[in-house]
Amino acid sequence: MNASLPAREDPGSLPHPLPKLGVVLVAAGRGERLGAAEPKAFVRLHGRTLIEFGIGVATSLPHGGHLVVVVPDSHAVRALEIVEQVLPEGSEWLVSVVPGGRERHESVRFGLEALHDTVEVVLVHDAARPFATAALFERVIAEVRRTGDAVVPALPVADTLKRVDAEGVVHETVDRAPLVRVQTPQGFPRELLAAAHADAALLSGAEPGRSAPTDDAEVVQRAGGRVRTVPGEVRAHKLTTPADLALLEAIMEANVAGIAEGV
Ligand SMILES: Nc1ccn([C@@H]2O[C@H](COP(=O)(O)OP(=O)(O)OP(=O)(O)O)[C@@H](O)[C@H]2O)c(=O)n1
Ligand SMILES: C[C@](O)(CO)[C@H](O)COP(=O)(O)O
Repeated sequence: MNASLPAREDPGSLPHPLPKLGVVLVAAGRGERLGAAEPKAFVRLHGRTLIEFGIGVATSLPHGGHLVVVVPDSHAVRALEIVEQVLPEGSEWLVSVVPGGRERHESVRFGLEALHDTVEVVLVHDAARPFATAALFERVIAEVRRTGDAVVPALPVADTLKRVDAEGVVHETVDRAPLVRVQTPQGFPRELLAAAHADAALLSGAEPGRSAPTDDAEVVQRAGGRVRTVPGEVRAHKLTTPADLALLEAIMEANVAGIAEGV
């Protein structure tokens, strides 16, 4: 394990074989929509912080890899303590903690920059989705390796969709058949994602009618890359507002992965 800040390798502690899989766990958001006293990734569900769940699932993946946990500067020491607690003795995972940026895409870039040189496939995962399963991680990794494309977990849209104006007046019903809701972990060939994130123009919402990308798949798509989907999971729900807390606690209490897994 490497639990330094910023990530620095102690060659004596590098796992063997050297990591080919990288996971960037983005946990540096403030959680303004949740309105908690702590940054969102440090909020607890039944006594465990969100970040603990994310570190736990990533480092449960077989064959090891390099996990980079991106946190607010103010919580770096706390994050290192959590890594020490969660990582089993003898784990094949190299784990680093690095400080995040003001925007999500900046945090992702800092995480990518900290990845070990040998990483070939990278997953970017929101700490705010604590119950994504190892099976979902594996599904995404397998599809990236099979296709060489970017891969995102997706769920169908269950509700009727309407386009409304600023006053909330409905103008039309939108065909939902070609629409999906996407989640994390999102997977990429490392070079594809790193090159896209290095191009500042792709990250800007400055052009008229173009907002800043809200996920990494869109950054890659703007760079001309192909993005595929695999089935997502209902239980990989994101903690965004206080209402999501109740939903996630219910998922945790039910502990019925078989039922809660999506399509
Ligand atoms: N500057 C940021 C912003 C977001 N994130 C991470 O990106 C994930 C998804 O972001 P979101 O749910 O929007 O989190 P927040 O930015 O914390 O939420 P809010 O917009 O309500 O403040 C979260 O795990 C969050 O910690 C991050 O690492 N760095
Ligand atoms: C990355 C993401 O979780 C994929 O669904 C989502 O785009 C984050 O969006 P947010 O508006 O920053 O919460």
